[in-house]
Amino acid sequence: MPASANSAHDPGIPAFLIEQAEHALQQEFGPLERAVFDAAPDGILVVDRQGIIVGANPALLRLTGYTEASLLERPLDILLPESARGSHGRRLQQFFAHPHERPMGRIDDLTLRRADGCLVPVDIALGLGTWRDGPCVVAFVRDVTETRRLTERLRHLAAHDVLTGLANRGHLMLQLREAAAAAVRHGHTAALLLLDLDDFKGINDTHGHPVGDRVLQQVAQRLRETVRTDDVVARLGGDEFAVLLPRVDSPPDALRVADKLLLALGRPMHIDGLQLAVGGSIGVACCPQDARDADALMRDADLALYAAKADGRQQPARYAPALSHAMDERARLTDRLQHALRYGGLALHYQPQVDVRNGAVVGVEALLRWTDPELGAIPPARFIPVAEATGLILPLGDWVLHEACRQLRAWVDQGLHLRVAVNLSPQQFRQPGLAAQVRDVLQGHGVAPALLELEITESQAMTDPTQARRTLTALADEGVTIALDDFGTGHSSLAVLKQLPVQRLKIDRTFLQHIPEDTTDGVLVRGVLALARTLRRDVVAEGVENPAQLDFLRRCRCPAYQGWLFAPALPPEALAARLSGEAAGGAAAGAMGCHSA
Ligand SMILES: Nc1nc2c(ncn2[C@@H]2O[C@H](COP(=O)(O)O[C@H]3[C@@H](O)[C@H](n4cnc5c(=O)[nH]c(N)nc54)O[C@@H]3COP(=O)(O)O)[C@@H](O)[C@H]2O)c(=O)[nH]1
Repeated sequence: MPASANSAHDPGIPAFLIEQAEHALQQEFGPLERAVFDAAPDGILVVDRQGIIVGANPALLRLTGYTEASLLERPLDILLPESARGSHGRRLQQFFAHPHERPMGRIDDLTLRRADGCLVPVDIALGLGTWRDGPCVVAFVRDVTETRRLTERLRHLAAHDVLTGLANRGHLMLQLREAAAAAVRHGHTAALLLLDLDDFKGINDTHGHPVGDRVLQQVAQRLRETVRTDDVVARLGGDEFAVLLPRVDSPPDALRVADKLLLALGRPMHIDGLQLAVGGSIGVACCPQDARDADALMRDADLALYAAKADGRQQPARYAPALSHAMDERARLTDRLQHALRYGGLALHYQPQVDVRNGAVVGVEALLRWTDPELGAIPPARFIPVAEATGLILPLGDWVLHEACRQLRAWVDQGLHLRVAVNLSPQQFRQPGLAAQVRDVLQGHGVAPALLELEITESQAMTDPTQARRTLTALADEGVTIALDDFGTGHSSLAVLKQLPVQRLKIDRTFLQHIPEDTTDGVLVRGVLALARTLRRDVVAEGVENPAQLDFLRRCRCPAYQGWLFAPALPPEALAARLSGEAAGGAAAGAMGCHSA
């Protein structure tokens, strides 16, 4: 009998059995075979055609935890999980009916039951042998616990995002395909929700990537906690997440889930002593109502997400066919805008800012204009949001800064010393090293910093006041002035406002729109003016279109205004002509505030 020579004798085993085994061993094995059998790293198990164990090497005894004596002459069943016993008996009979060899790796879910009842994952190769003139099966048994663990780990890694532990894009797509097919087949609704964090880049830029990573982990946790266990939550990359609801009652239900997710996301996050407000936008597409397969659902949810972001009201948006046209437009504008940045088509126009008392031009606001050879003139309200969404706003903003400084220099050379205000987009404002960049551009064009004003919106300043204060202070240190645009729309905190190095508040044009009829707006404008006087800030009222509005501003002692009443944004030559005309007109047109050298 091929039993192990090294096994300790079990005191409970009758001596005659042990003697029998040792006798058989001497008969069957020469010394070389014995050494190989004992030293084999895999377990070796010999089973006769009745399913009785007739041999086991030391490696198998170690693997199973049995002693040799407690294993030999016992049915193979004791090494099998209970659920496998019946079928295994039949397989054994088939094996003996059609004996064959089987290498390792053919069956991947085999388990062995140890003496202590635990199941060990194993791989088994089969060979044929002869035992007492009959056939026997020789099983080579390998413990694959580590290999299986590693395989499982690799399988998990291939399907999940390392940072958040959520499903990854590949895994989501598999689930989405299944969910879409099931929804179409059974006539229920599946929904895909795509979520994008608002201004996550700002969090990374301001607080660093470790904080950004923690934000993503908390977002993942909140999403997971908000939906059911059957729903799939995935991170698609960066700050993009997806939630698949394989079964909802109707599309409005999917929108309700999206509302809940936005609510969960909106709760302040506390990370490393920081309190962060993290908002997001969600686009929703439903199967089969909006699309009938996974790829189309992805595309539609993405379009809806873009619409939600553009809307900016922290409300989920559902796909609608019209959004496809919007997407086409975005792609077209992006392409043409890149073309304009490379080959031309961009220009700055300048809208005068005027002293209310004497009509003198005290400065101008640079406003970007774009005329495309194929699309014609495109208003900023159409292309700036696209540039913001695609990141093109950074090269565009750079172009504007250079062009404004080039024009400033040209005017100075002509003896015209005009303050030029340039709009900074939120992404530009968050760029590290902005102050140094502005200094370089000013120096490059030989322009005095005092001639340049930078405008940021009130809400830009109030979103992250600490960062805003740091950046604005650095800019002010360079000698440029700062204006708060759209003032009155961004929920300013007085405490914050007091600390910002801002020279000018620009009253948003919506407050001027219904003046003088709307008394509430009138009160608000007076309020801003009183506040500005207290804080010693200058003011420009925007969007002045008629003499009644100007008259109101005069009565409120508003220092300056800007609007179509005086002039729209003009090309530089038209502005220069207008200014020299005004200067020549002298007292009738009001003294010019710009200084001619
Ligand atoms: N980041 C950058 N943003 C820019 C730049 N250039 C423009 N913009 C932003 O685009 C938005 C729309 O700009 P635009 O169409 O140029 O409109 C400006 C004025 O033309 C308009 N305006 C001026 N006077 C009146 C008026 O009497 N009535 C009225 N209804 N509109 C008027 O107001 C816009 C100026 O807005 P603001 O910047 O808030 O002062 C706009 O948000 C621009 O900021 C750029 O270079 N970079």
